[in-house]
Amino acid sequence: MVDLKGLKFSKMHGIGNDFPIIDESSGEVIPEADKAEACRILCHRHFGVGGDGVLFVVPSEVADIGYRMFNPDGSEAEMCGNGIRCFGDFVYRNKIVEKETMTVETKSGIKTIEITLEDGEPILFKVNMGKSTFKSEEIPMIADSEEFVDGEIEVIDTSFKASCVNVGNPHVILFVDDVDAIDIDKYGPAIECHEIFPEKINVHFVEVISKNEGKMRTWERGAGVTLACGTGATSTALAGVKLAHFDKEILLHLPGGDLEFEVYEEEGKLGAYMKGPATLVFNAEIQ
Ligand SMILES: N[C@@H](CCC[C@H](N)C(=O)O)C(=O)O
Repeated sequence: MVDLKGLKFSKMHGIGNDFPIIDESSGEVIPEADKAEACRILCHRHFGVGGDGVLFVVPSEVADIGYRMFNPDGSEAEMCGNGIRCFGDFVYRNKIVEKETMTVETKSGIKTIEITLEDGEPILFKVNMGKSTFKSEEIPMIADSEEFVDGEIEVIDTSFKASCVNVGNPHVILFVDDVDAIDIDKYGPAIECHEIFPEKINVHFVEVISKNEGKMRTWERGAGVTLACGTGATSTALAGVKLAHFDKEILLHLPGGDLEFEVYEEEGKLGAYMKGPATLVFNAEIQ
């Protein structure tokens, strides 16, 4: 078993999506070969710290700072939306990046975080989540249409209307009439591991409240049910605009809190700004 004795980290959450965060900006703290196992141990809710993933601050040659994210099953994700706000708070407060607007290198390209301060304290984080793709081969998924938007997915004993979008990581959005009535433990894992998704997928059930408001619940790839998913909420905003369910300014209610979105179009592709908070829970050192 990996020895984590002496490991310093902070525990943070972004509207209930929670993460230990580890500073590797001035050198590796957990050897690469041990990272997956360390993340499984740290994220365990009974035998570890508990978390929906682990965030790492790493150096970057092309941006102010670099960002990595691992799921509780040890797999590395390309991007994490709630995590990047926590990351922004962590690097600003710890003076790793002393800028209110910073660029961050992720596995899905460079993102920009703008921090709003109140009395010198970071209170709100606006992230340009970048451009998305709806192309089936870029989700990736097995489909005979170029895009899978408002298509039909058959799972267990039912079929759902589904739209797939990649915002750096893959998401399927299922618009339903009553989001609270969905048995997420039954359908979430079955859709996550559906044979049409070779790299698995993050699953979101969404109810449209109005042109500017929606409510969603999530089953995350590599994590299961979470209280919020920032890239999933971004994908929901984008799929909702594409299907004309939403206008371009949207408030989404997630089990752990709310996120705001502004959708834009650039070079024929939809992108979005996400706005929300980040919270430090505690700083710790493993004894
Ligand atoms: N919680 C996240 C997404 C984390 C990664 C995801 N489980 C994946 O495997 O793609 C968020 O807030 O975006």
